[in-house]
Amino acid sequence: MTETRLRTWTHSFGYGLAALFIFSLALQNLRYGFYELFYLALAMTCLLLAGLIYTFVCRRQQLSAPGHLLILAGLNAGLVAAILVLDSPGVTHWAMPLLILNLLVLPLRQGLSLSALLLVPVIGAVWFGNSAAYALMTSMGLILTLAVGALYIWHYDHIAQSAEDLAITDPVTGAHNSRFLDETLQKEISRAIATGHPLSVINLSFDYTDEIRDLHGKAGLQNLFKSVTEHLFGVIRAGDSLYTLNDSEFFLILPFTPEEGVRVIAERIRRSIGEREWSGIGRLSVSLGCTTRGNGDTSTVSLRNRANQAMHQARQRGMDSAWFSPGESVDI
Ligand SMILES: Nc1nc2c(ncn2[C@@H]2O[C@H](COP(=O)(O)OP(=O)(O)OP(=O)(O)O)[C@@H](O)[C@H]2O)c(=O)[nH]1
Repeated sequence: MTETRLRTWTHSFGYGLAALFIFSLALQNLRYGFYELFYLALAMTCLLLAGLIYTFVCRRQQLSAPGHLLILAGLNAGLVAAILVLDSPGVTHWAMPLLILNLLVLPLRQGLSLSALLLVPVIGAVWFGNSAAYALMTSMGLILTLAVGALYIWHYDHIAQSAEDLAITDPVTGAHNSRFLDETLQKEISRAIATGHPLSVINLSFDYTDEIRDLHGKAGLQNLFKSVTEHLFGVIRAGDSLYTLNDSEFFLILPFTPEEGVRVIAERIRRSIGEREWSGIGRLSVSLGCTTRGNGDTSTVSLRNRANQAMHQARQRGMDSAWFSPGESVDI
């Protein structure tokens, strides 16, 4: 299930459950003749149902739907106004489902801020005109509800972030994996089309990979791969990104880099790798295939294929070299 769908379900569930709870309070108050509280609960139920409908209407932009903040701010403000005006101590308990809903629906900081704004007047009202024991118990209950809810949401956000990092990062090297490459490359192509800036890519491969694996084993090759990744992170500039394709191949995306630039950086990478003594391995040479986006290149496939073919060209021409293949240009 995607993050957007998961949020659509949890938001709907939260709004729906809170609407049921507040509506049952409305019916109870109607039964006992507390008409002001009945109307308050009815208005809150309507706002909660509006939240439910809004969730479904914005189900494709759930992560950035701004209307939730307005709806929840309205609910919180309504409750605070009622607590201040109605002088009914039982209303303070209605804050509990709102605290949970704020945290469930809004981003953590927004949810916490709104909940704090709700808690201050609610706790103030509880201490005003009630016994200290009752006020203490209610205040602690509300604070505990907020703290546990916030802790749980923080924990969830943390796990979700770690899972996302794991999904796009190569566990051996810490570089991005190929799954993330197409996504980023497509974004960079769109950006280059929109801004007119040059975009270049490099496909880098170790020479003599089979011999290295035979001599030093899979572990030796993995260690070398990890060291080369660290080395590459030190050579490329901020804004460039590095991806691992398999245990001996890398892909680099170089935004704002023209043909002359990619030739310079490819040569710099080739030389810096070739000149170094690699621990446990000795000398290493690499072949690099480079290309720059032409105005006919609108998809990731053409750029990736061309860089790969250029890398094979470099290999065929004796390895330890870089080969540049020009981009596809069409008359506009
Ligand atoms: N994307 C990218 N391009 C590079 C990098 N290093 C050099 N280049 C390209 O090569 C060109 C010449 O680079 P240099 O020889 O370092 O000259 P420079 O004048 O110091 O380059 P700047 O970094 O632009 O100041 C740059 O303008 C870039 O287009 C790099 O790490 N990443």
